[in-house]
Order: sequence, then C-alpha cells, then structure tokens
Amino acid sequence: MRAITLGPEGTYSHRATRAVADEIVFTESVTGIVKSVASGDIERGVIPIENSIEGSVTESLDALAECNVSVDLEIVTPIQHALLAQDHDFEVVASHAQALAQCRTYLDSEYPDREIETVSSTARGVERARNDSAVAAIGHPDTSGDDLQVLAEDIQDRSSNTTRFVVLVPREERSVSGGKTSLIIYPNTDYPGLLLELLEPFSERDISLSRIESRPSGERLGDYLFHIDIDTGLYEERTQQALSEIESIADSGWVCRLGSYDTKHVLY
Ligand SMILES: O=C(O)C(=O)Cc1ccccc1
Repeated sequence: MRAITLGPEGTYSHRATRAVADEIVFTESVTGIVKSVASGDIERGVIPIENSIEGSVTESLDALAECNVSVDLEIVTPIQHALLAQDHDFEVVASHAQALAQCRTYLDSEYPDREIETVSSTARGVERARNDSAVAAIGHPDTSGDDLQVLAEDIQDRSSNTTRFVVLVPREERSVSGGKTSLIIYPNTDYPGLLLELLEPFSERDISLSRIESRPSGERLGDYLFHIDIDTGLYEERTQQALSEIESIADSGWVCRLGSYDTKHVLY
C-alpha cells in the first residue's frame, strides 16, 4: 500500500504512516496530501489533525472541509521532542509550528533570546540544523544522525504529549463500519440557539461528542463550519437518525460525513 505524508523523511507523520503503509512518499504540505488522495494519485494519505497540548492543526481541518476524501483510521501516538544541533552555539530554533508551540515553555525558560523559525516540518528543521551550525531543530531524537547532537530530550511542555493523525482514502472508499465518526456541519445561517439545536439530536440518542471545533467558513465574519467527532459509527441507526435531523436543521448549508473509523495506538 502506497501512502503520502508530510516529509521529508523523519517527520512524526512519517513515523505514524509506517504503521499503515509499506511504500511512503512525501510532500511538504497537508493540503497537498489531501489533494493527492482526492485525485486518486495515491491510495492513502496521513495527516496530523490534533495535539493534546496545542490543539487542532488548522490547515488539516481546512483541507478536510473540501469533503473530497474520507477518514479511514485514526492513529494516536505519543510525541517526545528533542533539541538537536551541531553544538550549543546556535542562534535560531527551527521546527514545525506545532512542535515549537508544544515546547514553548521550555524555549522561553532555557533559550529566551533565540530566534524562532517556523518550517514546513520537524524533519525540514533538522535538515536546516544539519546544514547550518547556527540552527537548532526540534524533532524526534532518532533524526540526529551522525552530525547532530541531542542537546536535550523530552522538552515538550507536558510529559504527556499525544498527537492524533488520520488516514485518508478516496471518497469512493468511505467506510461506515468503524466505531467513531468525523463530521463537518456547515449551517450557513445564524440565529440564537442554532448550535444547541444542532447538538440536541446527538444528546437525545446518547451519542457522545469527542470533539467540536469551529473554523471560519471564509464566506463572512462570524460564519462557521463545525468539525465534530462522535463516539458512534455511521452504521448505527441512531447515528443515521441524528444526522438526518441535523441535515434538516442545516438545510441552507450541508453536512459532510467524513467517515467512520477505528483507532490504532502506535508507540515507536
Ligand atoms: O513536522 C512533523 O514532524 C509532523 O509530522 C507534524 C507534527 C509536528 C509536531 C507534532 C506532531 C506532528
């Protein structure tokens, strides 16, 4: 099975993808991964979606809002960051925005005067550090190779740092058989109590939400898409009933069923 994920080699996304694919290709943007799967160029895509310290990867949520791929599996994995550099005399810390945010307290207390550089992935930051002694990277300790030192390990702000990735498949392969479901609701309207109304069909059927996140629709200020994950599968009658009720409330907009899936916990 061929899968595309965030590269270059050595990213956390790469490590997660190894659990589901034997052939892995890389690109430098989450949007590019979603596009490759939607167009049928590559069978699977793996993107980071949410982190226990830093929250949602908004680029991922926005790319999924096109609703042209499906979620087939979620991968949950602990993340332990290391600080990597040629030596201690670095001036810049380069990494993915999520990694920098997950280590904010550490950087503020240990290296308050160093410049921060956001790059497209942790592995890209490691590459920067390998090519430039003025740069340190935050990434997985195994990416240090022969030319970088691991200056510090476990530098994330909380010892428990977990990231959730999703495995994407083309829309035609959408599964209804997993135990969790991801949805996007775009009501395209606004009135007092709208969100309450949209959530009641879940509550009435004892369906628990594991996540709700609003993202701007891009249409106008104050207009939102709601990304919702629930703890039931699309194959369940109560999920179908709740969704048809929600569809009639959101009849000026749309409801996207991204798919039902199970969870794989990956330790590496
Ligand atoms: O840049 C990477 O290595 C990624 O895969 C994105 C990411 C960054 C930080 C934590 C989890 C995923």
